[in-house]
Amino acid sequence: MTEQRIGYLGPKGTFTKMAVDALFEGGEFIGYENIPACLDAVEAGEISTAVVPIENAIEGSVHLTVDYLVHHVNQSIIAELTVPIKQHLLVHPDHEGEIMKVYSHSHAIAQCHQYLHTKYPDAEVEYTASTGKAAEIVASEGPGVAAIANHLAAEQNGLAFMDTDIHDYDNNHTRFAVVQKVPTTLKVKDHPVTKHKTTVMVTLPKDYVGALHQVLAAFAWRKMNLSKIESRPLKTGLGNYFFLIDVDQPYDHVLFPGVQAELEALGCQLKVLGTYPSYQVDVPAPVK
Ligand SMILES: O=C(O)C(=O)C[C@]1(C(=O)O)C=C[C@@H](O)C=C1
Repeated sequence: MTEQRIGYLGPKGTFTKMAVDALFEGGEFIGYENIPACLDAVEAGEISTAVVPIENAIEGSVHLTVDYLVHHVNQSIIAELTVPIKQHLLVHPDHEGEIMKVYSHSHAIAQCHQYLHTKYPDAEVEYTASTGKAAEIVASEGPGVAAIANHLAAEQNGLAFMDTDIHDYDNNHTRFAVVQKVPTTLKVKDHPVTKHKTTVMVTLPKDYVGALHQVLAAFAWRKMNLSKIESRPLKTGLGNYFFLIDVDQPYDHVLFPGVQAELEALGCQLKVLGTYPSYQVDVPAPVK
């Protein structure tokens, strides 16, 4: 078998890379500068598989990932993994004095919003495409600026810890989606599967009173448990949405086609975005 080629939100030292290292058993790993570039690479066949963040426990969905999967590419979610997230404030080893600017990914900034507000109210905040990129910028800019990133980024960019565990809420986790265009077998480490899920996208007919209620009823009377429902704009005008629904069971050939037929009779559309195992993985602790 040829070596698996896996793309991820890079560059080095991102949380996504930590997730990749924790999940896969060997392979070639390629870091992309942003989420669209990573998913485009799968679409173009440069890589078989991509790993991208999809939801954080504090900040919610990563809209860029969700929207890109729905509007721009034709790929399926084939696995997900949840990893613990610990954010640290990293500086150049020569840093002393004030921090003028903090760089990080928008989700990481949001996870530390209260911390920044109380400890560094005057620091400018600049968003980067990933936390790993923020660490790289701090390493090249030198003293006076900081990055919010993980311990891997600190090690790999030679940065010092100004403060550790700065996320505002303890139970911080992010879910990462593993996606493919063409189904390819992957070699993953021996993690227990916590559950199987199926993600579907549902579009409602315009001005149909109680449509969402009927959609939910189609799952409910079949005793299909939903673990998430979220609406996102269809991007066709104000008031037009689609619903992303996570069902806590694998796709089957009785219940799901039944739901689909029932929803289509109402004028809704249902598309399966993936049926997949869900893993919960730990990442290595920082070297002190
Ligand atoms: O920037 C990174 O390190 C990422 O992997 C992205 C990302 C995200 O998009 O949520 C992943 C985990 C953390 O929640 C913060 C940032």
